[in-house]
Amino acid sequence: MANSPDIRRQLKTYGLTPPAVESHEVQAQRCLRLLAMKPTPIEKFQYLTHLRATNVHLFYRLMSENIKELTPLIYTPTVGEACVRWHEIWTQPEGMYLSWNDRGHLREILDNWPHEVEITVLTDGSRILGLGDLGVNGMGIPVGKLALYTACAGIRPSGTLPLTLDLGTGNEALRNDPLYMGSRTPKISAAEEKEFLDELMTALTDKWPSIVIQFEDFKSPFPALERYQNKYCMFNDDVQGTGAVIVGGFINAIRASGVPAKDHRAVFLGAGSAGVGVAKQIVEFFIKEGVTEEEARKKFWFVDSKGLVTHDRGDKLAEHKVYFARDDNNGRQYQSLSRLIDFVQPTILMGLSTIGGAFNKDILQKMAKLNDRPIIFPLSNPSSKSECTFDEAVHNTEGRCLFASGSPFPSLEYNGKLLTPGQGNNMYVFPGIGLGAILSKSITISQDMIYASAESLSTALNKQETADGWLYPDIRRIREVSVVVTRGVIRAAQQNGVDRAVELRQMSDDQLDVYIKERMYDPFNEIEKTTYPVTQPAGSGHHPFANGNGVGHVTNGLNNAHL
Ligand SMILES: NC(=O)C1=CN([C@@H]2O[C@H](COP(=O)(O)OP(=O)(O)OC[C@H]3O[C@@H](n4cnc5c(N)ncnc54)[C@H](OP(=O)(O)O)[C@@H]3O)[C@@H](O)[C@H]2O)C=CC1
Ligand SMILES: CC(=O)C(=O)O
Ligand SMILES: [Mg+2]
Repeated sequence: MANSPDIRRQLKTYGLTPPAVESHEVQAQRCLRLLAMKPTPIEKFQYLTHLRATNVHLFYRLMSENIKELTPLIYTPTVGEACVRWHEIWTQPEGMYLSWNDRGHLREILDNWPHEVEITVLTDGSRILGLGDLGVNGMGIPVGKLALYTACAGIRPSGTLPLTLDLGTGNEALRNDPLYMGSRTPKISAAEEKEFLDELMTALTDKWPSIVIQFEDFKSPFPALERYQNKYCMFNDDVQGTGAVIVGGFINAIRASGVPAKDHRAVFLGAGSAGVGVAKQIVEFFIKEGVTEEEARKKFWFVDSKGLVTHDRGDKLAEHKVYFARDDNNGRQYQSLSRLIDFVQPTILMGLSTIGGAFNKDILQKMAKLNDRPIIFPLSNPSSKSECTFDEAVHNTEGRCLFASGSPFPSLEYNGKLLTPGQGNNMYVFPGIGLGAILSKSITISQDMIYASAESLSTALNKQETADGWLYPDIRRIREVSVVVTRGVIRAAQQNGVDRAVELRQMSDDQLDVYIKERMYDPFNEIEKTTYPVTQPAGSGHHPFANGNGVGHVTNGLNNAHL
């Protein structure tokens, strides 16, 4: 509808659309009205999916202007429901699927992807948010995360590859559902997964030598992370991205709590990839604050599905839990989270357990009794799995809690004051980690690059946000924030000598910021960049063969929106 009559004549689409020529603003207005007409979040999700596939620039313009309102619809919490129901609601292909049966041919199959890829997010669907093993239904996560890469850090939609590995699923209900679209076999063994991932990593880097690879929502992420992190430009978002985003908010929370680092004690509900990833990076922060590693490690008490994680509780601990396992409980049996809080008297309570509502009234009130400013981070996703809501945390701590949750909660008024929750979600850092790795042409993603994303995030609040006691910047400023995070990541890559874009080393911070901004995809600028006539190969975000107008032209989301 934005095409002028001349362009329509050139494209031979004259007469095939209504006569009016419409500006972006008018089209965006129609999209928002259409969106408002959809009665449920999942229908809104479907509408936005369709818009992304058919008019990619318009989709990202809409995202830019309404990031706070639209993110919960394309990402957590709605993406959780979309993944659970993916086999029922699926309408069009997005991203790429690689199955266990495809082994031996992975490199060949990658050739079917019609774009040059800068970054991929890949999952095996085995731990989708806190919703368990959803097999190939997990595709919603790579698609959603990569949409945020574009919206938040300006990575070109055509440079992103959502990738779902179909390695079987332990979800019997899905395996028996006639609509399920993955292999109907149990999950392959760890050894088979290793074989498959080894082939995949070789294939991806052979096809796209500079590709950045983000692992997402694997039930057992540690072996792959250990194997690949010093060999490929890769990171695991749940372990490392989550660790970074929580440290970023935590640095501000510690300051606001008024309690020095050395006097904090943390109880973690959940000792999985995210819990341990977060705690390990908090240890790194404590060490930078002058606490010894041994003292820092001892500040954590982890609870998993079997109770307090200790060396002597009788089971063989998973390797990732050993570092934080306690050896000072003197045979005391774990009874409940509430009793543990009495014993530990924590200043910090973190939830990465997938157990919605686990931080009940009793627990929240205990935290309020123990602390002037209790740090309470219920981080499980989606909202239904959050260990408590913002409302519950505020009302049970007399409004004194320092709060961040994984999924968004609305602001609320308490004692005449408007209180706004922080969103401790890795979406604040992974876009900048990925863009930093791409622009610096990093060989690997070092731990210093991850930590730099956390530190940079903690400095990205503006004066008003700081004055209002926020822990994270306003999500509406996410592109500015991503520039700061990206710069920090690039600088750390340079310090570690893993960067190959040596020309960036000489730049001042201001120059580097300009460079980063200039390289960010801006959906509002696409008109100027277009050369006519537009009948180039499909270039829409994630759908390789999108044909947006159904009139037989090689038009697609990208082309429609150009004009
Ligand atoms: N805010 C954010 O940015 C992020 C949030 N997350 C969220 O964190 C959650 C956990 O993710 P992740 O660590 O990767 O998942 P894992 O499956 O690796 O870990 C879950 C942990 O919770 C424990 N657990 C399960 N049930 C209970 C229970 N009843 N009581 C106490 N602990 C329990 C498990 O115990 P056991 O080890 O015994 O099985 C395990 O240690 C998810 O909801 C995810 O969405 C994840 C990444 C980022
Ligand atoms: C946010 C995220 O990565 C998760 O919940 O798994
Ligand atoms: Mg995740």
